[in-house]
Amino acid sequence: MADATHGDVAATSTTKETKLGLSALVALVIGSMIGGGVFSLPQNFGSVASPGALLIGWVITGVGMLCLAFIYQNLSSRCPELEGGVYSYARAGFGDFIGFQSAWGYWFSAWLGNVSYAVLLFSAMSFFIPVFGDGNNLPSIIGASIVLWLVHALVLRGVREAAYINTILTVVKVVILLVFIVAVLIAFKIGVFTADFWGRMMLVNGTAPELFDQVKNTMLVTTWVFIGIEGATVVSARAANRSDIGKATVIGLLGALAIYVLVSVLSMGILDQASLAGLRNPSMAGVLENVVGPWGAKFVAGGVILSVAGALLAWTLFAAELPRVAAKDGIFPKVFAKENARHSPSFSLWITNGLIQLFLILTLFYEAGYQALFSIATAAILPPYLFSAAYGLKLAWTGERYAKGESRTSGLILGVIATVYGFWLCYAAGDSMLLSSLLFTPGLVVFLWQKKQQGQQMLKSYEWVIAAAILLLAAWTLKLVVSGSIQIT
Ligand SMILES: NC(=[NH2+])NCCC[C@H](N)C(=O)O
Repeated sequence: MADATHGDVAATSTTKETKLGLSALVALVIGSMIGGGVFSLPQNFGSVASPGALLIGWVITGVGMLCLAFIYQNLSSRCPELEGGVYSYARAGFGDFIGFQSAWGYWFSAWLGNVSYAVLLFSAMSFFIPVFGDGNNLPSIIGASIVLWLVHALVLRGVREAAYINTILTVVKVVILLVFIVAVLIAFKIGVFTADFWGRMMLVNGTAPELFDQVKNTMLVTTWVFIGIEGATVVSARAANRSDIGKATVIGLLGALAIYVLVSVLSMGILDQASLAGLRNPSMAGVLENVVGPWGAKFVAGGVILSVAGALLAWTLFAAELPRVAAKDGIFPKVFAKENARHSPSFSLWITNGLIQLFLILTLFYEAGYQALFSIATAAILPPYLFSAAYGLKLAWTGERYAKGESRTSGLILGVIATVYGFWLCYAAGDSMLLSSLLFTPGLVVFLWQKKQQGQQMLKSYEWVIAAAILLLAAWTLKLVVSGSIQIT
């Protein structure tokens, strides 16, 4: 017993030194934001949007995400005690049930995203070892499971080493992306880019898709690549300087936006939309191969392997950290707060990675691809984004947490734009949003169980309405899945 206490004290003093400075936080934001998504942008956009629609999609995303980033910056300085970030804002604004479901959705998104990472990782590996195919066959799933438990072991050893490795990988991936951008910039052909600028010649089931639908269909992809924008607030407890959290978010966002726009827009001046749509992912490989020859594909695939490995590590940390903080706040079951001697949230980590393992096996079974997986992971995070934006709006509206006489105009404008953007994303996510309602249903059960344990009122009246809406939506979605109107692969 005495020994255990001693070990604890020693571990605490090491964690104290892990407080992160500005550049480490920027690396953390970029590192968690730029993961695997960017490497598949050419195909993902080519299959749904023309160059014109893509540019409009990026403008909407740029404005929306910037507002969201400012909201997070604002919330983190106005509500320094809300250490859980995303979900604690939703909870502070709209009560325990919405707070819990936000934590639940965020957690689901984090680990489901890791399942999609595993598929992408092995799809990239197949550029070197063809047996891995599209990353969701048997050899890939076996490989992915091994990687999963290696990362698990690494994180159990202590969070600090993990964050440090990720910083190095962040530098490496940014360099690889810059090389790509320079190469496609030199080879860019304006004629290819403008040939079918609005997608009038592109036919889906015999008709050219409306511009509105093209733009709408870029939204899941543009959102997926920006997930992680809230990263600095999730790890807010680790910042040496509270004011750095906001700065890191904004710097990271603008840098990532520039990279995403350049990668996706320039690719449309290399190959036409139909050819881009036909590339296999990670499709940046096919684009670079077209410019510099076969080594280009291997170069990109190598980049994907490093980048996704780093992001997998970062998201394993986030995925385990969130339930731990939520449990400390009394919103997730208490066991999630358990830590090992090295202050890793060990129970949370075991459960999370266990679920990833389970879904890897399901992936094999359903032959679910990278895109299907990341689409659901993206939809699951939309409610937490929406409710934290709405909390920013609520504070500016009521003046709560604002100093006397302080102007609320900018807070109101940011809040309105980010909230409208949040609703728009939920709408644009379409089928994937419906599928994610299936994930919120087990959340309801856990929440009720937890409230019962704590001997508290289960649901307030307005929460009953939301719970009923979730159940109805889930039932309707199930019906659509069974009738074949929604396909998971
Ligand atoms: N494992 C996750 N939940 N990842 C979510 C982040 C996705 C990241 N923005 C990317 O482009 O790859």
